[in-house]
Amino acid sequence: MTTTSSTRSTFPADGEPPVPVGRIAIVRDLTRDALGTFDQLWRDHGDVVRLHVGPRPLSRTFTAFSTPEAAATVFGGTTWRTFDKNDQVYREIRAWLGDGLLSAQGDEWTRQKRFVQPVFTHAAVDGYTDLMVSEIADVLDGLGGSGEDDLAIDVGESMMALTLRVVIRALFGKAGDDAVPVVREAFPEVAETVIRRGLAPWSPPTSWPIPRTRRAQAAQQRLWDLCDRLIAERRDAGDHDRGDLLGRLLAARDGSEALSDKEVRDQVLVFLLAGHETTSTALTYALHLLGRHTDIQERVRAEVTEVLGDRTPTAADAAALTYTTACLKEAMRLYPSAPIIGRLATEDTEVSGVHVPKGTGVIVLVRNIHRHPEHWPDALRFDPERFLGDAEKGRHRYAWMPFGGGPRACIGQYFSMSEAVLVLAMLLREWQVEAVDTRDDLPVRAAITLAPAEPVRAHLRRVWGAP
Ligand code: HEM
Repeated sequence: MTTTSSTRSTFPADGEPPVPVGRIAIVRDLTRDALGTFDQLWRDHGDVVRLHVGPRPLSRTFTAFSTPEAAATVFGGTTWRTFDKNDQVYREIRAWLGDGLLSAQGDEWTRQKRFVQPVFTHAAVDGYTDLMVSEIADVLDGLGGSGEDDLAIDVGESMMALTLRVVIRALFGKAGDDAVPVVREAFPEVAETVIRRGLAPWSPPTSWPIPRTRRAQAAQQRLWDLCDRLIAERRDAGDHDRGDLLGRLLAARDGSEALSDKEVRDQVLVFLLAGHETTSTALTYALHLLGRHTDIQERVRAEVTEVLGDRTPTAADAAALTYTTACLKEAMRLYPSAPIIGRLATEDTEVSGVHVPKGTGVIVLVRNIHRHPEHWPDALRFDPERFLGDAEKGRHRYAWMPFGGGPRACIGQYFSMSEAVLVLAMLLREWQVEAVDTRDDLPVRAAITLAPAEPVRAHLRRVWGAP
């Protein structure tokens, strides 16, 4: 696996992007290692490349861009509607997880957004902070529960378990406690199916009796049954609003209209999909990088001690932890949870002077943008100062875009940043993290989100609190 930081901004003068040969080899390369393949293509061809993927007549055409300027055209301004979410990955998300806010389009997206937006305002999210903090504290208590002062952990696994518990607690309150094992077991099966079918040049119809498809359908049914039961229980109890996300979704109104139970289920599934692996990835790499750079970790701990002392954190504390936040942002730059974002062009159009034909795919390579030498000097260095003081002045708006951009940017951005900053603060207050792997740049793979290609291991040594 390779990592580039020496590529220069290169766009073809004639507007015709380079097209690497090999329609079949590229299927194999993308399936095996999509990020490594795009990295190599960037190195070989520069900031734009056109791919014909798969044998004719099944072949699909994509144009992949690695610049913030291209991202601004695809996601922002007045042009974003030209690029819709009808690419194959989004079609599979729709088929397996329903048509919630993440995959909805056109007027249906506008309608859903009116219901969902109030659930994610800063004030609403601050209202879930107590739920988050009590769940984080429970998990941390569990870590040191056997009285040990020195632990060896798989950071990726620990963060995945923690963020799943936090999102389930924020979604369902205490009623979600028995949902954790169901989601933990069923969700990966569905998510893996979405990405496998989303990237394949051809997938068998889901009606065919293929064991893998049947297993994924059974997992999907378990997730639906779980959500339907929790929604019905809450409706029957009559007290919708218990301060969690589910209560707010059930109470949400657009004029006199409410979301149907199926629509609530679709949103809940999307929050589970979009809201746990992503935050887990951000935390995993933040902890690894802080475990490699102990001087920076000490600065975080000093800030946490000053802001929190030994108090239980509140929503206001998350906002006050500015150095901790800068470390998280820098980790998300190097390891963006959504490293590749796709769209489909709805008409013949142009991106950065390159012609994009109607009906072809557009790919924005967020990971390359985040490592682009024109925007990030010494791009591979972990340096939280990039997000402090005036350092961000003059930087392109889309040079850092882990949450996407424009009208379809992540609605859970404030939720996940608050959660992740609180996790870092609470964990580092108690534990010194030492990374086991001495490489700064760890091998990754692209599932629905970026994921470690190998376990990310660390030692935790207690620095505070009773064993
Ligand atoms: C570190 C954590 C997170 C990252 C990096 C992240 C990243 C993203 C990105 C890149 C998009 C845009 C996708 C596109 O343009 O195709 C997005 C959209 C979305 N995210 Fe997140 N996300 C995170 C956490 C969350 C959380 C916690 C939730 C909810 C609980 C959430 C819910 C959503 C939803 C509903 C959308 C669709 C918004 C729309 O289209 O209007 N995300 N996210």
